[in-house]
Amino acid sequence: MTLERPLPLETGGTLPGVRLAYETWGTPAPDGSNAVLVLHALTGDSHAAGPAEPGHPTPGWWDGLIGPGRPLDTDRYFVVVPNVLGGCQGSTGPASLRPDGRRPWGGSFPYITQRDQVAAEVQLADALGIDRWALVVGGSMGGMRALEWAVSQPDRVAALLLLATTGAASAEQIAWANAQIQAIRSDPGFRGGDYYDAAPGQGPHTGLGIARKIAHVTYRSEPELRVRFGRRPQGDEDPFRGGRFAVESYLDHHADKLVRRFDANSYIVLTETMNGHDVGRGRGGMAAALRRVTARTLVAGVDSDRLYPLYQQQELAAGIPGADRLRVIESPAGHDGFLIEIEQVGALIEELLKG
Ligand SMILES: CC(=O)SCCNC(=O)CCNC(=O)[C@H](O)C(C)(C)COP(=O)(O)OP(=O)(O)OC[C@H]1O[C@@H](n2cnc3c(N)ncnc32)[C@H](O)[C@@H]1OP(=O)(O)O
Ligand SMILES: N[C@@H](CCO)C(=O)O
Repeated sequence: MTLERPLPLETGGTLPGVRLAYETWGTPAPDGSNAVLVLHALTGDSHAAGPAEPGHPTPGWWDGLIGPGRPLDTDRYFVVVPNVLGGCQGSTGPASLRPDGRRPWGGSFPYITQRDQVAAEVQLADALGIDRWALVVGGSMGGMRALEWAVSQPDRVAALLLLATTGAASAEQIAWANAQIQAIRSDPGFRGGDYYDAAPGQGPHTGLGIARKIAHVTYRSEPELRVRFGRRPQGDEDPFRGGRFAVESYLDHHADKLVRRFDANSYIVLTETMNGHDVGRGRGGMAAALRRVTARTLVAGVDSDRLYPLYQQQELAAGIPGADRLRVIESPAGHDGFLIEIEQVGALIEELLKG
């Protein structure tokens, strides 16, 4: 849908003609009381559930959680999943046309924040007639927006599930992001972000791929990589004669996959929104901001997450008045555990919705 009003941006100016792509499952109750908002992470999209289909070569990224009889039971709940503002899977982002309709924003897409993204989602909720979400849930970057929703719109969030996320990006998170952004910007194919008319294969694919590799290592754990790959060579390749270790081939694979489905400018824009995330900014600090939350809340982290360590979720659980004790998802998969440990995440959703 196209937002009715131009979107005022936190750093000034407005973004006109904002489109938000979204998918829904289930049926809204007449009073709108059964609506659940699911917010995706950095490279996710609105296709959270459903089988692989044309345009979506893989099943929804939380397919195990959303559907009839599943923790987000679509026989009971109306589940809404928007693609984030700044993204590249249907919502307005750098690949969208500028207001003059002649060329894409490219490198001149405005700097946006998590608060701008949530403000756009508020307009989407208004348009859908949803006054109050029964649950807002998100992991990682999605958790940042879920938290922003609960802080900026406390009356509109009945329950809140925050997974593997933080109240403010840490120095280390910004540092990893810096290397990723630089990898993209230094690719000669990036051309200041104005590469959409480049010949096939001439875009900033190498830079985006390197960014994904850096990120992917931080998304997983050292023990997992050790056990899965160790020092094994890839197939019959010989790392001492120009071949690869298996873990290198694994990273190549994840880089190739992302390059085929994601836009480098969006990667930068969204990474910068995460760097800018600080729920306490202009609100008297983190503790004061968290006290605004009135939702029944669960906060969970992944025990092997080296990117969003448990202390960050502990800070949220301790600071949000309606939060129960911190829950820990047990997984060797590191930060990606919130996408992979479906049974444990499902149990948290069921517990919160029962409450
Ligand atoms: C169109 C779309 O893809 S929509 C997807 C939307 N995006 C999202 O949801 C973002 C969030 N998702 C993700 O980041 C990832 O998909 C995750 C975290 C869920 C993946 O986690 P896992 O299931 O643990 O996958 P894992 O990291 O083990 O990687 C498996 C892949 O590595 C490949 N692989 C494993 N070992 C190797 C190796 N030595 N060399 C090359 N490839 C390898 C596997 O073949 C498999 O490939 P496939 O995904 O193409 O089938
Ligand atoms: N692997 C996930 C996690 C990011 O937090 C993604 O690509 O979106």
